[in-house]
Amino acid sequence: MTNIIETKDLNFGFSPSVRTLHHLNLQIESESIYCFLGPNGAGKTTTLRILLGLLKADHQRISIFGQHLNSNRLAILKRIGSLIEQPSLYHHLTGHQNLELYRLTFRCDQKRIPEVLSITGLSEARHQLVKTYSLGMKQRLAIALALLHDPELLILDEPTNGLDPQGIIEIRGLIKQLKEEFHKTILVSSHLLSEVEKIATHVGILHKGCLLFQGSSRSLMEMKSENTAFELELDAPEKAMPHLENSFNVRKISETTLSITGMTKEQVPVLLARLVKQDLRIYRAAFGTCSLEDLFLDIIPS
Ligand SMILES: Nc1ncnc2c1ncn2[C@@H]1O[C@H](COP(=O)(O)OP(=O)(O)OP(=O)(O)O)[C@@H](O)[C@H]1O
Repeated sequence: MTNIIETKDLNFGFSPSVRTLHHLNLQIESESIYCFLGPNGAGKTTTLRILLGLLKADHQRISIFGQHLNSNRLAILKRIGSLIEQPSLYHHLTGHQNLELYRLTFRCDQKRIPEVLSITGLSEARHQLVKTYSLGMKQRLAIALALLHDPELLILDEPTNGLDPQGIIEIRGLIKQLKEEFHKTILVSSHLLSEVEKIATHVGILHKGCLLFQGSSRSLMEMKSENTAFELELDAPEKAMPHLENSFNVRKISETTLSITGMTKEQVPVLLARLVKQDLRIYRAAFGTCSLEDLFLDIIPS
């Protein structure tokens, strides 16, 4: 697979004394859904803005479609569709009229309007005023605008932010469809680890401007399962502790719940059998969730 985006040792600061991005080496493969993951303030939007030439940086260090961003900016940008922060929509116009305005500005083919309306599921609502659209519909319209010129690469900054669960599901479905059916490469930022499981083929984890992890989402998920705590709810945790502490890393997290880390699936029946033998009543036994913060604790060099 070829890389559509590559940055080599990219640094950036809004002021000379404060560096926001440190030695970024991004590698984003063609036809991947690359989830750029990080908490608020990590530097995701800053990176995306640099890739789109919206912030001045050392563009010599950035290649997109195999070309340096500094010398081929316009040619590169013509092949990218983007949605950064709030979409700029005309709320007093219909969805169709918004698309027509952009189409005229960017001189796209007329046939693209019904195509992008259909892709984004807005064909029926096309003559509705945008001010009557739900947040999810507005977001889909913004993606439709980004798709008008049929770009190969889409850069989306937190497109599910603020949406209700239904809206989130629709945007995720749309992103997957754009890759699978239309072979787009999609770089999408998020602060939710769950987004990776749901849509990403690849992941880059940014923390305080440093890329802590980059690879396939499968390799991240393997790492995540190793870091997921096993939770045990039982009548008397303090009675269970002596039977567990020698073999496992155990911590009491509530009156009735113990959290055990570093445990494999195969060890579950052994552990449960040991506790049942002690006449302990087990109400719940399951692997919990691993948050982005939990993963950071493991990835961040101490
Ligand atoms: N225009 C600016 N001038 C100065 N500092 C900025 C500017 N924009 C962002 N920053 C700072 O750069 C850092 C990275 O911000 P950025 O918006 O890229 O993070 P992010 O990962 O996208 O987080 P969020 O999800 O909150 O937008 C933050 O400390 C932020 O305060």
